[in-house]
Amino acid sequence: MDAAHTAGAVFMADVDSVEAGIYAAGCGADIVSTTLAGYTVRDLEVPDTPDIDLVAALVHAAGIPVVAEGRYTRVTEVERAVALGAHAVVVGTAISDPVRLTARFAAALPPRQEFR
Ligand SMILES: CC(=O)N[C@H](C=O)[C@@H](O)[C@H](O)[C@H](O)COP(=O)(O)O
Repeated sequence: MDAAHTAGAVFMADVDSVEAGIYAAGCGADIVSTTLAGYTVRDLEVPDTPDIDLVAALVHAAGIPVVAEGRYTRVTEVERAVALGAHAVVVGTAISDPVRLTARFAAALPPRQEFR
C-alpha cells in the first residue's frame, strides 16, 4: 500500500460497520465508503433505505473522508448524508436501472382500469 501511495494511488475501503471503517483507516485507507452496509449479515434482508447512521458514525470515528453509498434513492437522503459530513454520495441503481426507475413511477399510479 505504501508503494502504491507513493505512486499516487488513493485507496477507498468498502465497509459495513464503524469498526471496519476504523480498521481500514488504521490500515492506510484514504477514504471509507458505506458500500457494504446491509449486505453482510446472513439471513437478514437487505433494507430498502441507506444506512445514514453509519455515515454519521464514520464521520466521527474514522478520521478520513466518508463516502455515503448504498441504496440512496431520494434527494433528501443525499442531503442528510451531506449534512452529516459525507464527503460524497454514490447514487447507483436509482439512476442507472431503467426497470426500477420505471417501477417507481408506475407505483405512484392508481391500479389500471379497463377502458372498454
Ligand atoms: C454491495 C455492493 O457491492 N454494491 C456495489 C458496489 O460497487 C454496486 O452494485 C452498487 O450499485 C453501488 O454500491 C451503489 O449502490 P446503489 O446501487 O444501491 O446506489
